[in-house]
Amino acid sequence: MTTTVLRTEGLVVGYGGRPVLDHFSFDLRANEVLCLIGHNGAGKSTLLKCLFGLVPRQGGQVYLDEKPLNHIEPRRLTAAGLSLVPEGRGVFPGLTVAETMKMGLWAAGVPKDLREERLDWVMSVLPALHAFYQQRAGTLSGGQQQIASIGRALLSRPRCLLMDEPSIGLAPKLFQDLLQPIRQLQRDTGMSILLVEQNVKEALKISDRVVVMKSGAIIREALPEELADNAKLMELY
Ligand SMILES: Nc1ncnc2c1ncn2[C@@H]1O[C@H](COP(=O)(O)OP(=O)(O)OP(=O)(O)O)[C@@H](O)[C@H]1O
Repeated sequence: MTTTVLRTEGLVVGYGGRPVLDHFSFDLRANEVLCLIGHNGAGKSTLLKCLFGLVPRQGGQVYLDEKPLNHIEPRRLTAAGLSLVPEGRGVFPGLTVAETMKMGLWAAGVPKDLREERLDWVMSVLPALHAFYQQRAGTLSGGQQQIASIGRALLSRPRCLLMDEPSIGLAPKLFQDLLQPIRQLQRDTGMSILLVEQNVKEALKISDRVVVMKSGAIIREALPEELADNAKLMELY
């Protein structure tokens, strides 16, 4: 039986009274990487933001572990095992990575006596962090900033990770270097990942299932291998 971690039913979300997602239903299953692709403006980021409580929903329901979420709020969701890697890296340029992590541990509500161990764990998942740990985020390359952003998101030891376009500004090889440790972690722990990506070719390499969105609706669900052929992908864009 398939276990659903996150599910929406008839979700309505928008801005200024105009819905972007109108009766949107989808599910993220346990132990999968679900890749969400689609045109600019299709509503992918809006979905992620709503799932993490950053944009309010106007209608419909969100279920976590098949239980309806009445109050969708970041702190509560973090405590329940969700974490977000926001679009645009989500690091403060003036803070060092060490300071960012310190703040992240506090924000994730990690008890004081567990913080050192938690940090060691994140560093073991993303050893590349060591090389620029004392540098200010603003002085880092795009790839390093993205590693720091993912590291921060892992501080809560999430069982469900929402990632909004982690590849932006990265060369394909760098993107794979970044995603492979996360895929490994996902396989080792059975974590679920909802990955929003424009870099479809690279994202499909680490995905188990793909959902294609257009104008706020799902127009196709497929396995990555079904979309490996470029022509098939083009038909959807
Ligand atoms: N804060 C906002 N206020 C008003 N409209 C917004 C806001 N954020 C997004 N939108 C609009 O909502 C629609 C969906 O945007 P969204 O960012 O969710 O799409 P997306 O699929 O993630 O696209 P992209 O890949 O370009 O990020 C777009 O028409 C966008 O202009």
